[in-house]
Amino acid sequence: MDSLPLHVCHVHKLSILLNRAYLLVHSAALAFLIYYRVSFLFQVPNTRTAPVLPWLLVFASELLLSFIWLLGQAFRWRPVTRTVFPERIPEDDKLPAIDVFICTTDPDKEPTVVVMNTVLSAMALDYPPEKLHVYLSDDGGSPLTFHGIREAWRFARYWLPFCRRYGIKTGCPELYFSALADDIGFGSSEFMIQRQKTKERYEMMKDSITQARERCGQGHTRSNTARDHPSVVEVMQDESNYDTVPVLADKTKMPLLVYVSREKRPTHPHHFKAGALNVLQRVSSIISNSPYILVLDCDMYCNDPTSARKAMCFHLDPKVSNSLAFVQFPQRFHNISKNDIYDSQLRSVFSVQWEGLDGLQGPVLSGTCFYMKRVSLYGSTIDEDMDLEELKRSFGSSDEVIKSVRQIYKPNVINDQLSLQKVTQLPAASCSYETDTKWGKEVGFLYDSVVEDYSTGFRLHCKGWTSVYCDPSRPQFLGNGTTSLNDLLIQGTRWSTGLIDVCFSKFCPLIYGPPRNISILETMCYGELAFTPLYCLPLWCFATIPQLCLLNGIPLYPKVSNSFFVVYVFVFLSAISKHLYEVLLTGGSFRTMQNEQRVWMIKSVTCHLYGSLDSIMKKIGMRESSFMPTNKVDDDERAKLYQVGKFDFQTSNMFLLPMVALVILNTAAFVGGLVRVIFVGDWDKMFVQLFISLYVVFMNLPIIEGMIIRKDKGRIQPSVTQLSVIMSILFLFLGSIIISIVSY
Ligand SMILES: O=c1ccn([C@@H]2O[C@H](COP(=O)(O)OP(=O)(O)O[C@H]3O[C@H](CO)[C@@H](O)[C@H](O)[C@H]3O)[C@@H](O)[C@H]2O)c(=O)[nH]1
Ligand SMILES: [Mn+2]
Repeated sequence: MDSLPLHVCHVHKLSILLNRAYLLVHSAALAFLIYYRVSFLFQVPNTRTAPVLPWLLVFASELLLSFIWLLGQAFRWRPVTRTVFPERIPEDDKLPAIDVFICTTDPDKEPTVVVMNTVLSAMALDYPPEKLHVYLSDDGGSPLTFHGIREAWRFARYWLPFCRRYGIKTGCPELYFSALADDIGFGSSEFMIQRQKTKERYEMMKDSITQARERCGQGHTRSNTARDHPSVVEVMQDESNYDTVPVLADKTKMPLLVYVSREKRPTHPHHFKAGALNVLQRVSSIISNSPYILVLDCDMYCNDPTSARKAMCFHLDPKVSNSLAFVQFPQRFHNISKNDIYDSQLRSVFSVQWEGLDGLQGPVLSGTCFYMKRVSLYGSTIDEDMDLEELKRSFGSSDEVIKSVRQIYKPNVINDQLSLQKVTQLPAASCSYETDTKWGKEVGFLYDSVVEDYSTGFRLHCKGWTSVYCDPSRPQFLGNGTTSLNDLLIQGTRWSTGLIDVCFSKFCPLIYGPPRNISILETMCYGELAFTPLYCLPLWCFATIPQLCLLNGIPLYPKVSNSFFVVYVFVFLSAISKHLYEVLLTGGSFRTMQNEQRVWMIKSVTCHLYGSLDSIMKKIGMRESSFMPTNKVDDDERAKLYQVGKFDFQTSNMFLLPMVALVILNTAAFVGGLVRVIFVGDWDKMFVQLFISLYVVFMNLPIIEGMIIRKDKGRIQPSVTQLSVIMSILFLFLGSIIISIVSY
């Protein structure tokens, strides 16, 4: 048994071969394309067919696109997948302890019932209960969440024995009791009775949470205390007058459950989720100090109780564990429709890119669903005889924290009343604890960006740590995907801001990475992700400049009869077919590809642009950083639109105007251009530009439908269309004047 491996890695030889062949051929085509553009600049000025300015803009865009494309090829260099054998890990008494961190912040956007389901599912993990400690961080400091966790604790007394006894896989009660669960269980009458009783208990818990919410009144739950409240740390315990005997009279131990609400004051920056995670790290180091940490977003429940054992297949394998910082599972979502018009499942990230990274130095830290080695967050190696003052400069003044770091502190769970009281007044959860320490700079989760996961993972990889991607066929975790355009774009804007924050800082992957312990290919992948928001530049350019020139009769691309025309056709077809190939290989369809391209276009002209602007404004001090949590409340009407594959255009004008205006502009360019070409007869010169306009329109037909055909609530309001028409006319008018000035 000992000699059997805990996991095996499958290298995808065929994909590697195809990917590298594609890389070679496509690069050659791009080289021809660049040659064509450059040689234009060396032509004698008065023999040129077009003015230099638009030509340069298009060329610069092509260069940027090619550059990002090239970086992205690193994801395709060596894709691998892994199989794990959790049944081969050591006996329970030899397993290391795990602390689970769950973060929530806003009970209005993150319904308490959802959060408690995540808590319960984590408690139901198939792991020795005395080695499992669940911490819930409540950044809102909300009495509702506090009430909720008490109710969850009470219900767990019934839920956990039920799950254990009947081997229930779906640890999330809401899903289990809904018709959707795939492990309803066997049908013995005893089981059915227990199931019914547990279900009633669950309904009681839900009712109690709903009632508490009603008492608070909608919308007042987050009150002003969200930004201003003292710290509360409470370890859940049985009430002495425990009402009834648990249904199953099961005396098995329960995992520890701790509520943590760190102190927040308007005078102190709290650094959002990264700040919350760092407080959890300190608090848990005093209470349980487990060597491994599972981080979960509040809506990301455990969908398979064995994920911890699967992660241990890597963490306990002496061949990989030394340098292994974390085991990342994909984020999967339970509310994805078959059509998935918003690409909410992030297919490319979790099915292509992370597998590619796994064959290099390991996937990017993805915010949630990962098992992390606690010491990897210490920033440097700590040895027992390190100077106390030096440790305090890094980790702050708490003796308990220092002890835990030195691992002198026994990872012994505190369970007597007196010590618990002491724990509730932890300085480690105060808002001023981190002042003049290295928390957030070198220790813990990093504060330099709102994509704390990306930047923390990057710095770990730079130090030579590795990570592993584990993607079993049954999703181990399931969360709430963004299923409305508004949520998608708000989230996308935050991610873009965060990535540009990193991109234009001293930690820019392409500059910071190479001299350190990170491989070149891994650096390229980080670079590709950081540069993603820059897609806004080429996409804005391709959606306006060729169109403007088309209407003014200026050709920017080779004639159909020119041999370089073939190069353009090739680049286009090669890119599309590679994309289609990847989509089909990962279970998608032709429609998936269309959806992804559309979302890419929409995101590029909206959130990538706004995110970049936001980041720049923060740099020059015009804005403060912010973290708008993603909405996790199910809105039936919106969900229905998504389910039937119809866009929900109920979002701010800031997002709508660019999309709509660009589609109108392209329609106008195509129609106007066609009329012009028919009269002038130079279609071979204008063919590519006509095609681009048509392609943009074709890819964005749902927007046209939203403007003209649809009459429901989710359509594009006529006022938005009118404003967009005015903007397009204005652009064409001013653009044409500028073109005529620069032309001659
Ligand atoms: O001040 C804050 C803000 C957020 N959160 C929590 O952070 C988590 C992630 O927030 P969410 O609104 O769900 O953001 P998403 O965009 O859906 O999250 C993705 O992107 C984030 C980075 O922007 C990562 O942290 C997440 O893990 C990743 O799932 C949630 O549990 C929040 O409760 C806090 O605890 N404190
Ligand atoms: Mn989320």
